[in-house]
Amino acid sequence: MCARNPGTSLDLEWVSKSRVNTQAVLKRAQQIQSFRLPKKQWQAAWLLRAVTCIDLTTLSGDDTPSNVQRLCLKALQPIRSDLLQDMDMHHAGITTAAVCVYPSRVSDAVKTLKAANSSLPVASVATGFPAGQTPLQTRLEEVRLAVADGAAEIDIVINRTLALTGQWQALYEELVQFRTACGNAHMKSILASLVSMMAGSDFIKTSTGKEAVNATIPVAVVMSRAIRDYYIRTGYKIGFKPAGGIRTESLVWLVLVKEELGSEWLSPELFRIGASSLLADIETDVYHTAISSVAWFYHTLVRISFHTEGLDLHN
Ligand SMILES: O=C[C@H](O)COP(=O)(O)O
Repeated sequence: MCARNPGTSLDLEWVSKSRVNTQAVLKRAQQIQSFRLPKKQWQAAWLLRAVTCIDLTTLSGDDTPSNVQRLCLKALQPIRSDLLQDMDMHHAGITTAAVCVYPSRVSDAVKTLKAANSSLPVASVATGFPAGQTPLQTRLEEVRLAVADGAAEIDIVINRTLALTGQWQALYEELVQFRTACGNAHMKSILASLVSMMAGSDFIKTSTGKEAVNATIPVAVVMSRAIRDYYIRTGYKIGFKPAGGIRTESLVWLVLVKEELGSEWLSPELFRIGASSLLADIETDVYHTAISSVAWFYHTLVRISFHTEGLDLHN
C-alpha cells in the first residue's frame, strides 16, 4: 500500500520551468505504440491485468438505477466465467478496479455492491463534471454529498478558466479545498498535472471523455513524466488514469505505464483506465488467446504471469 500524497506547497518556479519537448514526446509516443506486444500466452495475463485496472464507467444523461446496477454486476464479473475457467483463473477474484458514475447515481451503485457483499469502490465524478463551470461552493458541496453517499473515489475536473489564464495560486487553493472535502476518498484530478499533485491529488487523469479529443499517448507520456518528477522530488507515488475514448488496444496503455513509470505502477492502486466500452473488446481478445493456445501449459502460464509483479513485456 503506497503512502497517500499529502501534497506540497505550491512551487511556482517548478511549474514555470516545466517544458515539453514536443518532438521528443511524439517520437516516444510512436515508439511505445510500435512496441511488440507480449506473445499470446502472456497476452491473456496482460489483458486480465488491464481488466483489474478499469474504472468501469457510465456517465450518461439517461443513467438510471437499473443500468447502474447492471454496470456494477458486470464490474464484479467482467470476464465470462468459462473463459476464466479455461485459464484456471476462476478463483483469482478478478473484478474491475471500481465503477464510476455521476454523483446522483452513487447511492444506486453503493446499494448494489453492498447487496452483492462486495467492497469494490464507487468513484463519482464531481465539481460540475465535465465543464466545471459551477460556483465553487456548489462544486465543493457536490464532492461532500458524493462522499456522504458512499463514494470512495472522487474524479474532479479543475477550473479550466483559472488554468487557461495562468491563475495557478487560485487553482491550487481550489484543489486543496476539494482534497479536504474528499476526506478519506481518493481524489483523481483532470488535469494540470503538477499543480494537482502539489494540491494533494491521488491520481491525475487525462480527460473527461466528453471532449472531441480525449486520452492520447503523447499526453500520457507527458503526464507520466510529471508523475515521475513528482515522485523523485517528494517520494510520493501518484496514480495515472487515462480515460475517454479508450475502446480498444488496452495493452498499449499498460506498455506505456510499464515503460515510463515501471512495473510498480501496473496495479489498480496506481493505474486506472477510465472506460465505458472497453471491456467487450478485452473479453473478445481473451477469448481469442484462449482458443488459439495449447491448453495444458496455457493456463499455467496465464496464472503465473498474472501474479508476476508488473508482468514481463519482452516474452
Ligand atoms: O471518466 C471516464 C470517461 O468518461 C469514460 O469515457 P468513455 O465513455 O469515452 O469511455
